[in-house]
Amino acid sequence: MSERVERGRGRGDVDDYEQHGGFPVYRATEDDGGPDFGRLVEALRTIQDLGVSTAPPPDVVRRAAEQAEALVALLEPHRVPEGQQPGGRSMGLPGRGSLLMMPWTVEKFDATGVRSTGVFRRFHMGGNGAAHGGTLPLLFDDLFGMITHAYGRPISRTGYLHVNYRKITPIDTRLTVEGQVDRVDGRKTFVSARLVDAEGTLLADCEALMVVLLPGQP
Ligand SMILES: CCCCC/C=C\C/C=C\C/C=C\C/C=C\CCCC(=O)SCCNC(=O)CCNC(=O)[C@H](O)C(C)(C)COP(=O)(O)OP(=O)(O)OC[C@H]1O[C@@H](n2cnc3c(N)ncnc32)[C@H](O)[C@@H]1OP(=O)(O)O
Repeated sequence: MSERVERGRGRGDVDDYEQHGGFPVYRATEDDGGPDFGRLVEALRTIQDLGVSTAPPPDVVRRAAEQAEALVALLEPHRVPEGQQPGGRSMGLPGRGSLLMMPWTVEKFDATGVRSTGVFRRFHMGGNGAAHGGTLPLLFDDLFGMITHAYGRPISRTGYLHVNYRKITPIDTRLTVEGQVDRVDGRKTFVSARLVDAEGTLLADCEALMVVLLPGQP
């Protein structure tokens, strides 16, 4: 892996962060959450699936609410500031262990582009078996963050993001998204990506502008 891409993965020297606008120091991690963190995140995702796909009787709802509240009480004392939690920084886990990001697996991460595969789950559904339209910009936006990192650009914010919805995006179906840097112009990085199914059918494509932050810019 080149030094440039290594830095993009967040393993560079702390001084690198002088060029990341006003972002807090934010390091990728492999195992800060311990051996059971991936299990916990996956169980929480399944609870999100079940929360929108079950119709339990009242006594089961009451017991589930009690257990959920007990879990909240267990975790509540362990809140930490942004950048110190394993969720969202665990590069070895689907969706980097984030509950917001798509729980997809990165297959390729280098300066020529990033590819990731996974499924939109039941809790991502909009209607009639299709992923909610708002989940696709999330998928693409996070991919573009990774693409600019892998390309060696400082942390950038999305200036615009244009999605073309070409076909219905099904849930519970393995899909692939892949994109790359198309052009760099000063602070501006122009990126694009495509979402396809297993047969290679184009479901959506997207192009966006990522703008490198100025010193101190949030
Ligand atoms: C988070 C880090 C995690 C790290 C974990 C470690 C490892 C993990 C690996 C990878 C991490 C992966 C992903 C996570 C990272 C990020 C992904 C998410 C990114 C986002 O989701 S971020 C949220 C949404 N995003 C915003 O919240 C932006 C709000 N906004 C602003 O903050 C300003 O708006 C800003 C800064 C964009 C620009 O403002 P500014 O004042 O600095 O600069 P200015 O306006 O001069 O623009 C400069 C040049 O861009 C052109 N330009 C700008 N906007 C344009 C537009 N819309 N259309 C056409 N051209 C545009 C101008 O025309 C000019 O071009 P020119 O120089 O040629 O005139």
